[in-house]
Amino acid sequence: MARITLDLAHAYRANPQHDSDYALLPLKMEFADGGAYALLGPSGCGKTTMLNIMSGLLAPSQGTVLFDGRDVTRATPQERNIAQVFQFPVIYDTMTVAENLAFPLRNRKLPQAQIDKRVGEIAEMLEMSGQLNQRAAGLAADAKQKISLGRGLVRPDVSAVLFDEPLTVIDPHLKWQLRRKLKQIHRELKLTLIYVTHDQVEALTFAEQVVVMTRGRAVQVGSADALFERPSHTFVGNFIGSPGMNFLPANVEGGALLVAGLRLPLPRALPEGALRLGVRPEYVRLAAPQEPGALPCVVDKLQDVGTHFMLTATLAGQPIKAKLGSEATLPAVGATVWLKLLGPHTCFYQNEEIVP
Ligand SMILES: Nc1ncnc2c1ncn2[C@@H]1O[C@H](COP(=O)(O)OP(=O)(O)OP(=O)(O)O)[C@@H](O)[C@H]1O
Repeated sequence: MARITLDLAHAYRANPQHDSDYALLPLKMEFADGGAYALLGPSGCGKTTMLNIMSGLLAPSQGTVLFDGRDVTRATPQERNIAQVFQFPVIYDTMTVAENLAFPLRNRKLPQAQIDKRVGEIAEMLEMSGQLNQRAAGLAADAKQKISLGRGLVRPDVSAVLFDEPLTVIDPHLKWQLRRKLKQIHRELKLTLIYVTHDQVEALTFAEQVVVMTRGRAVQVGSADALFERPSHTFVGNFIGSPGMNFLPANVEGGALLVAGLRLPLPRALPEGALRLGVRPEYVRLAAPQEPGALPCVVDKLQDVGTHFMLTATLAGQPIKAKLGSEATLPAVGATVWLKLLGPHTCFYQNEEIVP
């Protein structure tokens, strides 16, 4: 296993001048030995570029990649000893499941007894022990992708296993099982795993640390809990959660917080000037009129979404969503309700970055 250190930037075009010329803006990042990471962000944010730079399929246009402090920037994937699993199965159809799983070990000339043992372990983890002697050609797409995952995980000596949207071809139910399986395999094998996805559920269930990316920038690296509780950038507040964080313009003036033209006592020390208040729908609750930290809002919509009610309201033209428990007394559409927006979970942002 290896600790991976990135200090680099990448532009596919020569002589990049503007931020938009970069697929990856200058970044410094470290992936701990044995950690489980996800690179999460919308299409085009630079996830695959970062993964391919780590694997050695792509050389960064500037900067370095270190494995355990050793410069591998120009080394090939083979020299880096990386295993990579792609979106679509990369297996040999004419071989059996066992032969496919054994292939990376045979290549490394491991003794047969060790190969058999490891193939047995991996097949068991992926619940494929019963299919070991079946030819891959006859298997369904998701079983083939399980073999690909197995081939990625089978070598015990790899520096890291990199996954690029590996569950795309898997049906939704099996996807859920495989995500949990990968997490369990990580605990058992202690491999460094880096997993690219645009799906927040996939990232948050699999990884110990999630790197959230947008437009070539890694805006936050954190646990699922940290990304939910304290998004360090408004993009993270928006992207993580369902729905994302509520944001409202606010202003700090003469020791008070102004929101929608209403003066509230400052909840804590905040810089003077324009800010954005961020609060997750999970932490907005119905309050009594004039309750400290609450503001009057007009109810637009109430939806029963099974586990809770989703209330949509407006405050001075700004939409606010609140998740209300089934015990809440529901207001009528068109009514004015006081919603508590200030509390221990409320965050403030200046130029899209969190105010510490
Ligand atoms: N070979 C290439 N040549 C030129 N531009 C590229 C190349 N590969 C990617 N890009 C551009 O670099 C940016 C980042 O792409 P990248 O594939 O890393 O994003 P991504 O987050 O993995 O997206 P997706 O989920 O769609 O694969 C995008 O603007 C993309 O168009």
